[in-house]
Amino acid sequence: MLRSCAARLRTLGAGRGGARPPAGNPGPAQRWFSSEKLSANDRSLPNPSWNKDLRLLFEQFMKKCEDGSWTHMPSYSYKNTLSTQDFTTLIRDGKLPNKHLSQAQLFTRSYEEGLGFEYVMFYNDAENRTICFFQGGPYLQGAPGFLHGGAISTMIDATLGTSAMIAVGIVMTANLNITFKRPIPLGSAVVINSQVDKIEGRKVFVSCNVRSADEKTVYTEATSLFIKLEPGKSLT
Ligand SMILES: CCCCCCCC(=O)SCCNC(=O)CCNC(=O)[C@H](O)C(C)(C)COP(=O)(O)OP(=O)(O)OC[C@H]1O[C@@H](n2cnc3c(N)ncnc32)[C@H](O)[C@@H]1OP(=O)(O)O
Repeated sequence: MLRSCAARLRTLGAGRGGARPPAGNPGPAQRWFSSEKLSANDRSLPNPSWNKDLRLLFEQFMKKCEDGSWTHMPSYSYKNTLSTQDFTTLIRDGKLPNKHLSQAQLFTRSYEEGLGFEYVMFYNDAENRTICFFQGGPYLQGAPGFLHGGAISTMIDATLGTSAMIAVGIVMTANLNITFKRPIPLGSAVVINSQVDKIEGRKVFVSCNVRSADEKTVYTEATSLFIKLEPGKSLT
């Protein structure tokens, strides 16, 4: 039932123009929503490893999607989540400098179900906000019983990057500042609430906080700068 609901929401997302990218630039969000052939592999839908909090948050936000204020973002494990083709058009000689590309996977989707990053994102077009519900599995341990800081940073980067990409198109992280205030227990569901604060030319300033599912504990805070890639400019 949830799967069919997600499919319906994808259709709605495509119909209303998704994230409203700049004119003439279809933007990654629209491509995600129109990737019907990939939807059977959507990793952002509940699986047996999700705990009660993660399921509840997912269901709450799927309901919020019904009036169009929030949109569910599908997510896939393989390389084309951020279209390789789109990315190469932004690189001077049109070639990615990596012979391992055929084996590449999105880092956050490269673990088996329940062991690593379990998450789902939703975005709110009117408020320039992206929210991520995240449950870190046992392979993401840092201090015993708690999430590794690198794993937390990864999900923050992914959420902030998604916010920035929805706002302006393909970006890369230039700067990421993180304050770890409380450790996050392994296996608990947390809420990463991000927003675009300011856009200045190619610079997108975004920020977020990470809270417990009941919102009572603030675990982490972050600010970041993303740069919209300039076509034809070499990155290497
Ligand atoms: C959906 C999935 C989301 C996934 C999110 C994950 C994203 C990632 O992890 S990306 C990986 C980590 N990031 C990287 O590897 C990027 C490495 N850095 C780079 O390639 C380049 O520095 C890059 C692309 C960020 C910017 O390069 P370039 O396009 O040449 O920009 P450049 O002309 O130098 O700078 C543009 C503006 O930004 C400013 N700027 C650039 N970097 C910084 C910085 N670190 N701090 C402050 N300002 C900066 C410049 O000063 C300049 O400002 P102005 O226009 O006012 O003069």
